[in-house]
Amino acid sequence: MVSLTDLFLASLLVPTSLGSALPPRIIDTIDQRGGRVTLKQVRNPRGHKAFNPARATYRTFLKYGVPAPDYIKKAVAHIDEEQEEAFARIKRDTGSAAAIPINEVDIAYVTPVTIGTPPQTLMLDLDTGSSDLWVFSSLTPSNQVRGQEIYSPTKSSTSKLLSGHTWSIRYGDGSGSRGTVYTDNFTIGGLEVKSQAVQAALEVSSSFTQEQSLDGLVGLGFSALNTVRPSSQLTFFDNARPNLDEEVFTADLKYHATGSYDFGFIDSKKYAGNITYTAVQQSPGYWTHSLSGYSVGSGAFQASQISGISDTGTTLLYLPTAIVTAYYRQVQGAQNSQYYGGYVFPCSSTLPTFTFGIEGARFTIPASYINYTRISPTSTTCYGGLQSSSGLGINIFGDVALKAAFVVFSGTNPPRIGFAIK
Ligand SMILES: Cc1noc(C)c1CN(C)Cc1cc2n(n1)CCN(c1cc(N)ncn1)C2
Repeated sequence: MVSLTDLFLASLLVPTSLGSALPPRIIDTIDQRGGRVTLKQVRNPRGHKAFNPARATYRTFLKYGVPAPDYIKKAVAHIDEEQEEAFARIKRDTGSAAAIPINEVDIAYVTPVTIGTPPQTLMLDLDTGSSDLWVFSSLTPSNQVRGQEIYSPTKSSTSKLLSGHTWSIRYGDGSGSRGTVYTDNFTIGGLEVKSQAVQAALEVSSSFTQEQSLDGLVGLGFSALNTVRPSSQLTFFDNARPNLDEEVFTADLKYHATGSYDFGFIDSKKYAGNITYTAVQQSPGYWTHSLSGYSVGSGAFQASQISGISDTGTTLLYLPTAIVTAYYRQVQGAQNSQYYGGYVFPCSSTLPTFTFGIEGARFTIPASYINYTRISPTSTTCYGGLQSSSGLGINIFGDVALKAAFVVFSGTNPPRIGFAIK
C-alpha cells in the first residue's frame, strides 16, 4: 500500500530528463521523524548535476506500488546530504593580480605572472585587444633584449615544445613580434592554467626592445584572434574559464597608480553603485560593444550609438573625428597637428571632462586623464588622451577611458561587458 507520504515524495522526484529545462536541480532532502516528513530543499550549488542512486531504487519501489523500506528513504537523504557537502567543498578558482603602470604617463600596465617549474616571474601586459600570450624568451636574439625578463623553457621541467607551430603578430602602432610555441604551467594572481600555450619570441620589433619594463603580453581578446598556426591556441581566460567561480575577469586600471585584474569573481569593494552591462559582439574577436553617447564638460549628453572595442592594451581613447573636434573646440589653443600626429594644446590649457554612456549609465573621464603628456620634458605643448579614430577603421576605448571605470569582461554566453563607477 503506497502511503500519502510516498505519493507526495514521488511528486517531487522529477525525472532527470526534465532537469535540463529546470533551473539547477533542487536537492530535496527527505528527513523522516516518526512518520512526519520535513523536506529541506537546497539549490544545487552552481547547478551541479547530482545523480542519487538510492532515489532511483526508491522510484522503482513506487513504480511497482511497493512501499519503499525505511532504509531506502534514509539512504536517499544520506546521499543527498553527502553530495551537498561535496559540492560545497569544490573549490572554485579565482585570481587577483596588480596592474602596474610601466611609466609616469600610464602608457601600459604590467602584471606579474609565473611560467613553468620552478616558476619564472615575468611582467606582462594583459591586453583585451589581442589574443596571443607571448613573452621575451631565451630564444630572443640578445641584441633585441634590453633589460626584459625572459622565459627559458629549458629551465622548466613542465615545458613542452608545440612542435611545428609558429606565430606572428602586428599591433596597431606597427610594433610586432613572432616566434615558436611551448606549453607550460602559467599563473596569474594564484590562478593556474596547466599547459597554457606560451608563445616564445624569436624576434621582437624595436619598440618592444626599447620597453624594458614589458616582458610580453597576455592576450585576453577572444581566442579566434590567436595567430598560432597551424592550430590556433586558447587564451589564458578561455583555458581558465571552466574552473572559475564566475566566467568573468575584471579590470580596475588606475590613473598614475597601481590597479588590479581579478579572475573568476567580481569584487564589490572595487566599485560603487550598480554594474551596467551591455552586449558584446565577439566577432572578429575583440570585446566590441557600443557607447550610448557622450558629453563634453557640462554640455548636454549627445545620444548616439558609438561602436568600438574596449582594449586594455591601447593607451589612449580613439573616437570619431566629429566627437573629438567637438571636445577640442572647448580647449583654448588646441589644434590637430600633423607635425605631432594628433590633437595638441598648450599644457596650461584648462580641459573639460569627457563623459561616455554605457546604456543608461554615465562615466566621466577627468580632464587630467586627457591632458596626457608633454610632447617633451621641456615642451609647453601637450598631447591629448582623446584622439581621432579616423584612419584606424575602429573606435578604441583604451586605458584613458577604461581607467575611469571598473570594467567586467564577462565570458558568459552571450558575452557581455559591464561598467561601474569606482
Ligand atoms: C604603443 C604602446 N602601447 O603600449 C606600449 C608599452 C607602447 C609602446 N611600447 C614602446 C611598445 C608597445 C607597442 C605595443 N605595446 N607595447 C603593447 C601592445 N600594443 C598594442 C596592443 C593593443 N591592444 N593595441 C595596440 N597596440 C602595442
